[in-house]
Amino acid sequence: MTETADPPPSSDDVRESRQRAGRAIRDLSHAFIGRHASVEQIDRLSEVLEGITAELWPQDHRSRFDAFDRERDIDYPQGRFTHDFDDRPVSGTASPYGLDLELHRVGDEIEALVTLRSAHEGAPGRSHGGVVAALFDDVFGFVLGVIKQSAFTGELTIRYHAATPLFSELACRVRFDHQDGRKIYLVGELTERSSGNLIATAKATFIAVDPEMFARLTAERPPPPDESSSPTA
Ligand SMILES: CCCCCCCCCCCCCC(=O)SCCNC(=O)CCNC(=O)[C@H](O)C(C)(C)COP(=O)(O)OP(=O)(O)OC[C@H]1O[C@@H](n2cnc3c(N)ncnc32)[C@H](O)[C@@H]1OP(=O)(O)O
Repeated sequence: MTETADPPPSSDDVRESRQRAGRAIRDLSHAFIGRHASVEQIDRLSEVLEGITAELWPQDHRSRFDAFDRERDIDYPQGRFTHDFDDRPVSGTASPYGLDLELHRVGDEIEALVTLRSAHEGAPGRSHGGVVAALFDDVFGFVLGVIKQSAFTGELTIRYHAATPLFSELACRVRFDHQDGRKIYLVGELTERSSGNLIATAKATFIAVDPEMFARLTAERPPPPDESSSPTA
C-alpha cells in the first residue's frame, strides 16, 4: 500500500485547512454559548474535543513568525484586503480568537467590518468591553503596516459612548494622528453601520521599535512548555 506524505506545514493545503478549523472553532464557541444543549450533547462535545486536543499536544511546536516577517513587507492595497498572519488574535483567519473581520484600506485609514456574536457578550445584550479594546488594538496594528513602522502598544484608551450591539455590523475605522519621537499616536472610532451611531472612540500611543527587535525576540523566544494534556485537566 502506498502511503501519501502529509503536505509540509507551510503549504497552502495546511493553511486552508487551518483557516477552516479556526472558523469552525469560532462558530462552535458561539453555538455553545448561544444555544441550549442536552447533557448528552455537551458530554459528546467534550469527548471529541478532549480526544483531538490529546492528539495535538505531542506534535512538534509551531513557529508563526515567518508570517509576521512577511507581514512587515506587505503594502496593503486600497479597498478590501487580506493578510497572511493567520494566527494573529482578532484578525487572524485561523485564530480561535478571531473576530472574522472584513478589512478595507481607505486612503491611509483602515476600516474593519465586524459583527460581534454570542460568545462576545459581556453585560446582557452588549459586547464585553475587552473585546472592543482588543478590536481597536489589532486594527491599529494595520496602520503600523501602512506607515511602515514596527511598534508596540504603549497605551490604549477606549471611551465607550454607547452599548456595543451584538449581531449588528460595526465599522472600526482607525488612522495615524501624529508622531513625537518614538511615540506614534493613533485614533479611531467604532460605529454601528445600520444606524450610524457612535459606539466607541479609541486613542493609542504606540512606541516605535527597531524592526530588528522582532527578529531578536523571535530568535530568543522559548518554545511553549510541553504539556501532555490540557493545562486545565
Ligand atoms: C510594520 C509593522 C507591521 C506589524 C504587523 C503585525 C502586527 C501584529 C499585532 C497587532 C497589534 C497588537 C500590538 C501589540 O499587542 S504589542 C504588545 C503589547 N505591548 C507590549 O508588549 C509593550 C510592552 N512594553 C514595552 O515593551 C516597552 O515598555 C516599550 C518598548 C513600549 C518602551 O520601552 P523602551 O525602553 O523602548 O522605551 P523608553 O523607556 O526608552 O521610552 C521611549 C519613549 O516612549 C515613552 N514610553 C515608553 N513606554 C510608554 C508607554 N507604555 N506608553 C506611552 N509612552 C511610553 C517614553 O516616555 C519615552 O518618551 P520620551 O521621553 O522620549 O518623550
